Order: sequence, then structure tokens, then C-alpha cells
Amino acid sequence: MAETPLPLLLTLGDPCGIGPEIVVRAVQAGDARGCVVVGDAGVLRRAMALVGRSWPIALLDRATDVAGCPPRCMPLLKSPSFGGLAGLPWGRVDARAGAAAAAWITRAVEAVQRGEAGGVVTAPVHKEALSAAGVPFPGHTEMLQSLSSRDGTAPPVRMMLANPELKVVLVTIHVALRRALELLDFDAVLSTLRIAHAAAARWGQAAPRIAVAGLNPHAGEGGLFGDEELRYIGPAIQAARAEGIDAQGPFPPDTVFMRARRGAFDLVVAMTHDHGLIPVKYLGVEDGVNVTLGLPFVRTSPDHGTAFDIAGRGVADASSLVAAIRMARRLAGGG
Ligand SMILES: NC(=O)C1=CN([C@@H]2O[C@H](COP(=O)(O)OP(=O)(O)OC[C@H]3O[C@@H](n4cnc5c(N)ncnc54)[C@H](O)[C@@H]3O)[C@@H](O)[C@H]2O)C=CC1
Ligand SMILES: NCC(=O)COP(=O)(O)O
Repeated sequence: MAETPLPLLLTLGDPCGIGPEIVVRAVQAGDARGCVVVGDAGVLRRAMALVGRSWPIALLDRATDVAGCPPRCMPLLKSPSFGGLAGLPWGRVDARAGAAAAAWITRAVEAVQRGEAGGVVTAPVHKEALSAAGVPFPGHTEMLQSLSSRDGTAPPVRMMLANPELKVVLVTIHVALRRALELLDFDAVLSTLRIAHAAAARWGQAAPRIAVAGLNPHAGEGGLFGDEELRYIGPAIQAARAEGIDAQGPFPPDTVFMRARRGAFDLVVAMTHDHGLIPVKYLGVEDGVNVTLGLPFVRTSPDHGTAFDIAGRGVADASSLVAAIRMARRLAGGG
């Protein structure tokens, strides 16, 4: 008999953004079966009111208790309580919202580390709200990495954004562009290639064809427009190849995504956040999923943010969250 997969945990994200609304929409559409929400009952009720639906909330001590949850109810893992969150104005940076969002991420990781859940799907947080709350991480990726530390050592992780046409893994993420240039080196590129190669086996590509986008226009044009490709990107690709990784490049960043989209490569490694994410997001946020590679558990997220400009208006699209839930189920082995 097939085993019932462990539930997925669904963190509500910033209470002032569209996270709670898209979580409720995903539940309403039947796309969040087997998921347990991590957040606040008042915030959930406010989101239910926004979409014109109301379900009883079943408060769970453990995520696995969802098995005994009556039908047509919203399973909510007992999570740190803050009070007053449901009264916060929509679409504003608020330290209380940032603190709550961070606490729910921590709660979800505790539960997954105890073996109660198959993975974590996170609704968006606002990075300024996290910072206002004194959270020492710019985003989920860094926070999840830190929470996964063992004996004081955090695993190397990378952000991947994926849609049905493109998969892009980033060498650097939430730092100023100047700082990203300082952080880029042989080890950072080689480590990214190793993480991407190892992670691809989880979605069924044991030997992915990885294209590496250069940093400079035309990938440096033989050193005419910068030498990072010659100094460390190319050597890191060669080192990866020597380990059996099918890494190719460096290719001009302005054309490599087009080639990958046409099927020449299975994924693209990009040096900086915007080099890599603009091509993915330009194809539309509906199908995009953010996956953290290298963690000891599955974590996915929609590819969009808190959308403060439309928060509280009841017009948010839950498609990307639904894609993130489906991807998490696949990666966690639940179909
Ligand atoms: N995984 C996460 O926690 C992420 C968090 N962020 C954070 O979110 C905050 C806001 O980021 P922005 O750059 O404004 O990007 P954003 O993705 O929140 O919004 C960009 C535009 O897309 C629209 N949009 C986004 N998601 C939508 C949806 N589901 N339905 C309909 N329209 C949607 C928004 O209304 C806005 O016009 C920032 O603090 C950013 O760091 C951004 C990306 C991911
Ligand atoms: N642009 C994607 C993004 O910033 C997501 O960050 P994270 O919260 O998943 O680390």
C-alpha cells in the first residue's frame, strides 16, 4: 500500500502583503490539499474575508495531525502569536509583520526538522520589514540556510527560479551589485555548478546540461570587455567538467537564455540576481517557482514578492504559489 506523503508547510509570509490571500485562494481552489498553514488565525481570517470565504480553522500541535483534520477546514500549525497582526494596514512595511513572518519560517523549519513535514512552501516576505524587525537575514534563502546549520556550519545553498521554459541558478543574490562583483570567484562559481548538478537529480535530470552565463557583455569578448570569464568563470567550468558535470560556457548573457529556452541546455547559471531573474520573470510570474537548492529539506516559493501595491484589494493571483506547492510535492516525492 502506498504511504501517505508527509504534509507540506505553508508559511503565510508578510501579513501586510498578498501572501495570506494567495494561501487562502490556493486552499479554496483545492490546490493545497495536504498542506498545513504556519501563521496566525486572525491573519488567515482577514484573508478569508478578502476572498469572500470562511472555513473553520483547525489548530494543530503537530503538522502530522492534519491526517485527523475534518474536511473543509483550514489546518493551522500552532505558531508564535503576536497579537494585532490582522489590524495592520495592507501594503506597508511594518516591523511587527516582519517579526511574525520570520517567526513562522522558524516554526516551519523546526517542524520539518522534526520529521513532521515533507517540505516548506513560503509565501513572500518583505525584506525591509524583516530588516525593520531586526532579522539578520535579507530573505528566506539566507535564513533557511542558517537554520539548517549543523555544528555551526551552514550548508552551501543557491537560489533557483524555474518555470516550464527556463531554470536559472544564481551565484550571488541579495547583495548590492558592487558587493556581488566582490563575492564572485572561482569557488563561488564551482560551488554553484556542484549544487545545481546535485540538485537536478531530484527533478529527474541526473546529468543536466548546464550553461554558464558570463558576467560581461558578450562574455567579455575574449577579454576586451572584462576578464572575469578568463580569470575564474571559464576555469571553474573546466574544473566542474573534470568532476563529470556537463557545464558549458561561459556564454554571452544576452543570448544564453534564448538558447536554453529553445532546449539547448537544461539550466543556466547566472552570476547575479538580475542577470538571471529578469529572463524568468519576463516570461510571467504565474508559472515561476523559487527553489532553494542545497538545503537538507525541500523549500519552494512563488517567484513574486509581497505585491504591496495590490495587497488587500482581493485581486492577487495564486498561480505561482500553486506551482510552488506542486513543485514541492514533486521534490518531496509526493507525486
Ligand atoms: N520569496 C519572497 O519572499 C520574495 C520576496 N520579495 C520581496 O517582495 C517585496 C516586493 O517586491 P517587488 O519588487 O515589488 O515585486 P513583487 O513581485 O511583489 O511585485 C511586482 C509586480 O508584480 C505584481 N504581482 C506580483 N505578484 C502578483 C500576484 N500573485 N498577482 C498579481 N500581481 C502580482 C505586483 O502587483 C507588482 O506590480 C520586496 O521586499 C522583495 O524583496 C520578492 C520576491 C520574492
Ligand atoms: N527575487 C527572489 C527573491 O528575492 C526571493 O528571496 P527569498 O526570500 O526566497 O530568499
